[in-house]
Amino acid sequence: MRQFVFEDITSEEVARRTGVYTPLTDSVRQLLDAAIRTEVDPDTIRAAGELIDRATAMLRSAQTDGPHGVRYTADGTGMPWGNPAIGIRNAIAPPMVVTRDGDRLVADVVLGAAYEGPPGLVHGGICALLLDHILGEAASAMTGTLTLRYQRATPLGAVHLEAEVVATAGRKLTVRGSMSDADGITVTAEGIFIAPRLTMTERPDDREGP
Ligand SMILES: CCCCCCCC(=O)SCCNC(=O)CCNC(=O)[C@H](O)C(C)(C)COP(=O)(O)OP(=O)(O)OC[C@H]1O[C@@H](n2cnc3c(N)ncnc32)[C@H](O)[C@@H]1OP(=O)(O)O
Repeated sequence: MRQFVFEDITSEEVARRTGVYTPLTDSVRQLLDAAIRTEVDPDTIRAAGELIDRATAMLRSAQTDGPHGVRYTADGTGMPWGNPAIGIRNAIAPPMVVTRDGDRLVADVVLGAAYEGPPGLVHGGICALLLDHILGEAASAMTGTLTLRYQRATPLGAVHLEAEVVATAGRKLTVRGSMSDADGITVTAEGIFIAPRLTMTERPDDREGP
């Protein structure tokens, strides 16, 4: 199995790469939204598709064999850049920026047209994705069991997420969290997360194939 991967680069190099990839991902995110909402004529859609295919071919002219992987630098900086919740190279990610507030992790995210399930409302699987991620990050562990209660529908727009470890028993952590909008909680979550026996540090040369 592919493991967490150590990458021997400086924080300056991490910042440089972040500066290169973030605008590209923002552009792709705009493209996703435009593709959903455009009402231009079919010829314009075909022409846009050809331009996008050319851009895709440019990017594919040099690429990794498999997924990005979860990379870490010597000072512990994480680069989970392909992650669908927080990845700076993944346009599917809103992206969610997770910060610490005391014992809790918190995040504020704006969910637009790409996350719609029922009309005007956030898809339940997207709520699960974001809650799974923030609870998992609070635990720094793998999701074992995740239980969600959709208390009321979440309108598209600004949402707030929280997660906090409430109990630890060996490698087993119980984490609670929620998603809310301006009117209060829409989804509550409780999960059992299991810390892996082995956490990281393959050298790039030791990497298994995808
Ligand atoms: C920074 C990180 C951010 C990432 C956030 C994103 C989180 C994710 O999406 S992770 C991906 C989704 N999750 C998965 O794919 C997990 C798949 N399952 C697995 O890999 C394993 O079954 C795993 C790791 C959960 C447990 O395996 P393993 O370490 O062998 O557990 P095991 O030794 O059998 O059991 C340890 C304890 O956990 C309990 N346990 C095991 N599996 C589960 C489970 N699924 N649910 C609840 N409890 C469990 C056992 O009962 C045992 O408890 P106790 O010590 O009280 O007897």
